Amino acid sequence: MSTNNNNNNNNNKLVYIDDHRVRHLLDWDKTFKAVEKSMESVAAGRAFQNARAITTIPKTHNFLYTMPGYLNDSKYGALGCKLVSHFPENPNRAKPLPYVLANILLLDPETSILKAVIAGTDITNWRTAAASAVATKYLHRKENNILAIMGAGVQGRIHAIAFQHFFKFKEVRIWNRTPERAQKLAVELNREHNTKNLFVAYDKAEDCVRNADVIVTATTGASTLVKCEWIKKGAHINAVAVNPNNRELDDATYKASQVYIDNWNGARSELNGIKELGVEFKGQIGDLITGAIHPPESDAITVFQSLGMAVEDCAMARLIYDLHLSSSS
Ligand SMILES: NC(=O)C1=CN([C@@H]2O[C@H](COP(=O)(O)OP(=O)(O)OC[C@H]3O[C@@H](n4cnc5c(N)ncnc54)[C@H](OP(=O)(O)O)[C@@H]3O)[C@@H](O)[C@H]2O)C=CC1
Ligand SMILES: O=C(O)C1=NCCCC1
Repeated sequence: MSTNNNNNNNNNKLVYIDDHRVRHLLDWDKTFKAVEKSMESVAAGRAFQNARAITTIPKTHNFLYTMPGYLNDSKYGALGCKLVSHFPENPNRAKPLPYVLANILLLDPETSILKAVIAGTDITNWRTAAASAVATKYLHRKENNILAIMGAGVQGRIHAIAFQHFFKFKEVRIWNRTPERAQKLAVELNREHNTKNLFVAYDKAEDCVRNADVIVTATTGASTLVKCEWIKKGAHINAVAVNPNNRELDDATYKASQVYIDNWNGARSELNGIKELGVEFKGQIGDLITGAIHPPESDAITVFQSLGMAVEDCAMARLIYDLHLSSSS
């Protein structure tokens, strides 16, 4: 890239960075910083993205999201576009594929020359969990004893890993519609973390949510998962699912909570259902980072309604591109 890049790749060679390489380069602390900077940049007027285009594929439940963005920053600055799909039948194929698959095009911001095509599926997963972690950092400045994760799919798993990395909860509860998958995930995560009962599968959604300090909802379903009366005072919820036909939290939860978003353009385009409940969004997570708005009272229930931002993917693409070049030259 032409901005502040200390590598030797001054030619215009197009680079392809595949899934395997991306996985090798991903790092939680670097991902957190890239996402935090992109959220801050949105609020500070240094990052630009319109609402994403959503292409529906007729006679299926499939979507393709087109997510272009530009971020002006010496370290994470990038011009890029993510193509990310939502293919509900993918996990049920004979050879299962992820529900969400992504690729990112990274362009030179000064010339618009295509610099890299980067496998974007793991980037999407990591940056989504990191966005929830950033929101939790700014909205939940209190004890982190119990984390409740609703959904044991890709997002449920990556949130459990990321949140343990950043916050070190005493108990991480996992609920899933199919209980065996929650049990399997808890066993795997305890093995990977060398723990016995840190990750615990819960059969009932209510038992999982009650008394949790932080809740993550990450399913693809068309049913409400969390009821307001189960939620502890002062708890923080990261509502991760993006599903036009479903909200994972009941209406009472939205009405009783202070609801934050990642970006106004996306919210205006995709979150009208929540607005129709009479809920006013308090602001963007980036507004909390810049100090443009104040953090909520400590006993408020807070919700981060995550949509995912193109500029997070731009910052991540730049990070991975720079790491790739600096470790392969
Ligand atoms: N905000 C953001 O930036 C992003 C959001 N997402 C969103 O995250 C969500 C999860 O994606 P991902 O983890 O990749 O998907 P997966 O297919 O890996 O997991 C899906 C999960 O949803 C559960 N589920 C499906 N149907 C229902 C139902 N009717 N009731 C309850 N649970 C159900 C599945 O349970 P079971 O095991 O029983 O089938 C499984 O736990 C999606 O909504 C996606 O849009 C994804 C990327 C970025
Ligand atoms: O990458 C994102 O942002 C996504 N948001 C909605 C669902 C698919 C991925």
